[in-house]
Amino acid sequence: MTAQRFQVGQVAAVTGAARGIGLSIATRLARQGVVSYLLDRDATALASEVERLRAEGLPAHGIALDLTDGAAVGQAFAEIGEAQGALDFLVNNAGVVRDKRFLKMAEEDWDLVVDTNLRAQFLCCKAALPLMLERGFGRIVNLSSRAWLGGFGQANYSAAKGGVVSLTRSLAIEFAAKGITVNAVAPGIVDTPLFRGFDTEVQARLKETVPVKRIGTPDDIANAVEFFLDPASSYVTGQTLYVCGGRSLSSASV
Ligand SMILES: NC(=O)C1=CN([C@@H]2O[C@H](COP(=O)(O)OP(=O)(O)OC[C@H]3O[C@@H](n4cnc5c(N)ncnc54)[C@H](O)[C@@H]3O)[C@@H](O)[C@H]2O)C=CC1
Ligand SMILES: CC(C)c1ccc(C(=O)O)c(O)c1O
Repeated sequence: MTAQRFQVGQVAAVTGAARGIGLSIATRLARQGVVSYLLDRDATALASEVERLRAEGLPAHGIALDLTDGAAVGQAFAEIGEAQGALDFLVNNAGVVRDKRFLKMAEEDWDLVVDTNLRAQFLCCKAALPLMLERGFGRIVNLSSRAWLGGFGQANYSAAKGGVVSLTRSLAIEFAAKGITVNAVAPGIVDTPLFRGFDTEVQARLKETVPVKRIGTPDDIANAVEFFLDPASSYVTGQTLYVCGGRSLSSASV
């Protein structure tokens, strides 16, 4: 049972919401009456999840797009603005990883990971902020990762996720006086298709390094995102909350 924190009819956009952490966040918001737009490039998974939510009577909509395409992102937020006249919440969640050590990393690996994890957040913030500024209210939560601290060996992913922390702090300052907060959540290891895409041997080694001796669930991360969207956190901006079972405290590597 989810506690009711939001006003029915508030509007949210959640990126990368066809599965994993994004789906958990969008489901929670929709269950509280928030009109939830799920944005994802996987049109098939997206359609089936949106249909499932709507079958529960929940206010969910899907927009299939590639979030690294600026024109497509602009069009998606224009569609939300036209249909709802407002946007209260943006959760920049979509992310990818290409499992490569630095000397094996091709330019394409760098570009894909940085474009998806960082540039897409820039594009979505840029398209969403005018809708928030119109009403002087907005909550943005960006998904970073504990991995930005290092010790994971994937320089493209870590650099992009560090960029997310920096983008979050910069936007928080720039829009602090306009009723808009911008915060980040940095998960550790979470049981989603992204994590399950690693070799089982790497998964096992990573799990060993979690101080609380379990890996995270999408719900653990959704709890933190919800905190930043909640009216109770209106005095919190520019912060990064680690949700990683203590893994940010250790220097353990893979
Ligand atoms: N699972 C984990 O252990 C961790 C995840 N994170 C971060 O949490 C966020 C969510 O991760 P997961 O749910 O695990 O990932 P996931 O791979 O299970 O889901 C990501 C979703 O994003 C979508 N997506 C990817 N690129 C896209 C693009 N260009 N355009 C539109 N949609 C796109 C995918 O289709 C997918 O539905 C990511 O930013 C990830 O980096 C951070 C730390 C740990
Ligand atoms: C599954 C993703 C790529 C991942 C894996 C491991 C860590 C970690 O070492 O904490 C992360 O933070 C991740 O985002």
